[in-house]
Amino acid sequence: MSFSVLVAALVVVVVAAVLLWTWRIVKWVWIKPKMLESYLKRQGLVGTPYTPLVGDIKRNVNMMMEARSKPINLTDDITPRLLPLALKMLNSHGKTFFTWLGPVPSVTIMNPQLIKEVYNKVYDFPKTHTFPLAALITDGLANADGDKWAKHRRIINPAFHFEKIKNMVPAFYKSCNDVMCEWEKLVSSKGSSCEIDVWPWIINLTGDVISRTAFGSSYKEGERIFILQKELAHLIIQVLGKNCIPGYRHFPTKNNRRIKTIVREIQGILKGIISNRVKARDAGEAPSGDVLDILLESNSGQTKGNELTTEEIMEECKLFYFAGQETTSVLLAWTMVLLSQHQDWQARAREEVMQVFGDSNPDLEGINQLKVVRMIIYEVLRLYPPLIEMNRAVHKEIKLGDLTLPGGVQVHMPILLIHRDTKLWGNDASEFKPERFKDGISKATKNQVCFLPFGWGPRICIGQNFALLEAKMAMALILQRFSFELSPSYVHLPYKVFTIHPQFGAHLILHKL
Ligand code: HEM
Repeated sequence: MSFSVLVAALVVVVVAAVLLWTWRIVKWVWIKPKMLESYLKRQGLVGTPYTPLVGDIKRNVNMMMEARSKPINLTDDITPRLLPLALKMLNSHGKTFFTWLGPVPSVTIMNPQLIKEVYNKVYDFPKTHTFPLAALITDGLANADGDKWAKHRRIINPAFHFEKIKNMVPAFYKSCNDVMCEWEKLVSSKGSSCEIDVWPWIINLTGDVISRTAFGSSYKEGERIFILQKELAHLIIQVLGKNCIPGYRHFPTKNNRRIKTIVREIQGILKGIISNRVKARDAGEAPSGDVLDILLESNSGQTKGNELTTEEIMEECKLFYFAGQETTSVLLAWTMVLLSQHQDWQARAREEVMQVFGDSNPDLEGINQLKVVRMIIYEVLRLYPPLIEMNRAVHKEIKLGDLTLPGGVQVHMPILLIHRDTKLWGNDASEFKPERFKDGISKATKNQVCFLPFGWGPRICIGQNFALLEAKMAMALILQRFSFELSPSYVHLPYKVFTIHPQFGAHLILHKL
C-alpha cells in the first residue's frame, strides 16, 4: 500500500470519528432533549424553555443567588430561597410541570398518589446518579439499584432494627452528655448565660455518635474518618457547580487531587478497621455490638457468593457517616432555632422532660414517653426537612397516573413544597404547630403520602429510628440543663448544601437552669 493511500485511509477514519462524535454530542445536547420535550408537551405538560446543555441549572443558581442576597425573617417563607424555580413554576403552572437538569427533563410531581407510586416501584424508578462525584460520600445502599440494592438492604437491615439500636442508647448519652458538659463550662465561665454558636457543636456531637455506634471499639479511627468526610463533602460541593463541564472531575486541579488523597486515606482506615474486626471474629473475641459488628454478623450468615465484599462493607460504612451525621445535625440545629423562636413550645417540652426524668439521666424507657418532644421533632422535619427534594430516574417508558413518562426523563419530588402545601396540610401549613402531630403522622396527613422527611416505601431511610432516638436523647439533655433563646447576632439564612444548613450558624444564648 502506497503512503498516499495510507494517509487517505487515515483521513477517512479521523473524519468518520469526528462526525460520529459530533453526531453523538448534537444528539445528546439537542435532538434527544427536544424529542423528550415534545413528548411531554403532547401530554399537556408545561415546562421551562430548553437552554442547550445547561438547561435550568444557571437560571436556578441565579434565582437562588438573588434570593440569598436578601435577608429574611424567621417567620418568612423559606421556599423562595431554597427551591425558587420549582416554586415559580408551581405558582404559575400548578403541581405538575417540567424543568431541565442540564439536558435532562425533570418532571415535578406533588400529588401524594403519584409520589407513593414512585417510591413503591423501586425497580421502575431507580436512583438518578446525576452527580457521580457525590457517590464518593453517598455510595453504597443509598446509591445502589435493583437486585444489588435489595441484597444490600437485606444484609444491612438487622444493624438498624430497633432491638439493636436500643443497645446504642448509652453511646448516644455519652456523646450528648460530653457536649452538654462543655456548654456548661462555657456558660459558667460567663456567669449563668452565654452566647454559643451551637451549629459546630452539633456537627461534632452527631459525628461522635456515629463514630461510637458504628465503630465502637475502633472509635478513634472512626473520628479521623469523620474529619476527612467533612473536608471531602466541602470539596465536592465546590466541584458540583462545575458538573456540566464534561470530565471536569478528572482535571488535575488542586481540589480534585485533594479529593483523591482523602478518598484513599478513608479507604485505608476503613480497610484496617474491617480487617481487624474480621480477625477478632475469627479468633472468637466477643463482638462489641456496634453497627459494624452487626453488619459483619449478618454478612457471615449469607449463603456463599451472596455476601458483601470488604469493599462493599467499606462503602456502607462511609455512607453511615454521611447519611447519619449530616441529616441529624440539621434536624437538631433547626429544632433549637425553632424552639428559641417558640418559647411556649420550649417550655412545654421542658416540662415533659422534667416530668419524665427529673434530674436523672435520660434512658430508653423515658425517651419513648416523650410525646411533646416527638411532636416538635416531626414539625421541625416537616418545615425544615433535611433533604428538600428527591429525584428518580426513568429508563424506559412508564405510566404514572395519567402521564406516560418516556425513558430519559427524571421524576422530581420537591419535599419542602409538599410539606408546606396548604391543600394537604391546611391554611396554617407554613406555621410551626407541633400539635398537628398530637395523634401521630397518619392523622396529621389524613393517611396521605405527604410527610416525607425520611422518604417512603421500600427505600425509606434505614436509619430513621436511629436518628429519632438520637435527636430525642440530645433534646432531652439540652432541655434538662438549659433554656435558650436566639441571640441578636443570629441571622436566619437557611441554605442548601446537601441538606439545609444555617448559613451563618445557630447563635443562641444559653441559660443554665
Ligand atoms: C434526621 C435524620 C435523617 C433524615 C432526615 C434522613 C433522610 C433520608 C431520606 C429522605 C432517605 C431516602 C432517600 C431517597 O429515597 O432518595 C434516606 C435514606 C437513607 N438513610 Fe437516612 N436520614 C436520616 C438519618 C439517617 C441515619 C442516622 C442513617 C444511618 C446511620 C441513615 C442512613 C440512610 C441510608 C443508608 C439510606 C439509604 C436507604 C436505601 O436506599 O435503602 N439516615 N434517609
